[in-house]
Amino acid sequence: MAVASPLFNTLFSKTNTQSPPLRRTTIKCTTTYPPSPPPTTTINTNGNTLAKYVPFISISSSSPTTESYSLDDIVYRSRDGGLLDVQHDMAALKKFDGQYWKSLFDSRVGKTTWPYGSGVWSKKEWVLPEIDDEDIVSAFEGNSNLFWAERFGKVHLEMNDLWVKQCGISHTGSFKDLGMTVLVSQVNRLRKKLKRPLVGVGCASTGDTSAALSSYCAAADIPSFVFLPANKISMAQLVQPIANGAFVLSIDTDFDGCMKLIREVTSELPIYLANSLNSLRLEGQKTAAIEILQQFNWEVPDWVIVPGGNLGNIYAFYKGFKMCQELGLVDKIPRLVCAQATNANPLYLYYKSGWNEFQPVKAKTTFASAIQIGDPVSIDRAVFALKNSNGIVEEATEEELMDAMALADSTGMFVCPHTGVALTALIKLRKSGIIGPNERTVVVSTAHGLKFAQSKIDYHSRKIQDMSCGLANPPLQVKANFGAVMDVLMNYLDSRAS
Ligand SMILES: Cc1ncc(COP(=O)(O)O)c(C=O)c1O
Ligand SMILES: N[C@@H](CCOP(=O)(O)O)C(=O)O
Repeated sequence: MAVASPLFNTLFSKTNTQSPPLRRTTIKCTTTYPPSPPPTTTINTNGNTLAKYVPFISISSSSPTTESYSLDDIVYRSRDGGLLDVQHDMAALKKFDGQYWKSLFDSRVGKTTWPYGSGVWSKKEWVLPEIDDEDIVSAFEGNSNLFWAERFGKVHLEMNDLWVKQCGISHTGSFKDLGMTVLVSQVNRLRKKLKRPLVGVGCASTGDTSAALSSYCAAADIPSFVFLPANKISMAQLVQPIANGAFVLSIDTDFDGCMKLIREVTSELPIYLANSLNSLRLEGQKTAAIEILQQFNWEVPDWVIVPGGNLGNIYAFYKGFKMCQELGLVDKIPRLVCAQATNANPLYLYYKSGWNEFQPVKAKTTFASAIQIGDPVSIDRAVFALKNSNGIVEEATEEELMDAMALADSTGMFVCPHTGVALTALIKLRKSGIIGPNERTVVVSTAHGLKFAQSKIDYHSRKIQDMSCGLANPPLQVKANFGAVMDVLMNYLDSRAS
């Protein structure tokens, strides 16, 4: 979406003259752990940090690396250029049994106690254990509804136990809030407490990351910088960072091009990178998985289906489930399904090749515009998550995802096209019998349908080229008189009765 007003032209022409050098500092904390409530138990951490960055591969590798970084370091890549991950001190966490953690997390749901009323910060000890509560920037995100999709499941799929995790019913309308509260809180700590010369936080975005970033930054009075692919995001998404006062660049490229640019810019300027390449984000996002278990009273669903684009979220779900298993809250993890749009399906193609060779693709236009990504930064994380959860990758054509969205809406939901992608995967796996009628299945809904109203308008007005829009339900134009209204009503009722 091009932004052409004089105000924005002025903003675009600004250059940032402040670029103090980046410094790396490592701090070590001793923490009283966990904080109240409930009554605290103290873990002696022997002066070690409870969480640190390690190269991603070392999580899976049998030979652990010595490379690690403090979470107060500004680092996004390992020495050899690979991904990082946040590694928690599992030995320290294991000093408490699964029952302890379940009770602790359950005791915090729905309370106003700062910051534990947040679905993310209610799991603070597993997320960012050493941040001071006063540094946290939170909108009490998380605790999203796990919707029983009774009618959709029973009528359309002969399923009894179908659920939709509504991560899009959130502060800025997507699951990105879960990760952004963590990332912006850490930046707040770095700037205000540790006096790091960070001039702000930046991201490339297909819409939702930028909305979350700009909102949390605005709440904490931190400048935010947003790189958006011009004309490729919805109007509702574009207006979010604009309204929240971000410095918004509409760039004549696609998301992958914006991602490349923000990586270059954040390595030159003291702007902190907010995309999920930064593993801090995934620490917040993984709490959605823990929340699902909690909402099922710590019973494990059989399947969880997640729409994938830059592919951080599928790994975040894996990590959340896996931590619960390792720390004794549950005894297994669900099978994960990652769902991609056919027009942006590099993971699907890789999966279909038997994980033989990964090739980025040039992502084509899709109604699921937030996952129009051809070169996902978290490809290695996604593959790891899928291989270790006996996972599956599915894809959805434009017609399939739009029909699935319309079908879900017709049963009372109001989902986004990305959820339509995940629902298509469900429909395919159910039809092929891979997902059984009684298997408990959770579809992750990633954004609010209202952000994508235009796609629904196009569908219901049958305005989409080469798409039959079979479930379109356009409004009827009627004259303003009783007879005309009665006629159309009677026709409608007759057609329903026959
Ligand atoms: C609405 C929505 N759904 C799904 C995704 C995919 O998440 P991920 O990039 O972590 O795979 C994104 C962002 O990419 C998104 O904004
Ligand atoms: N859908 C995303 C794309 C960027 O993903 P990220 O998780 O790496 O920030 C968006 O909303 O921008």
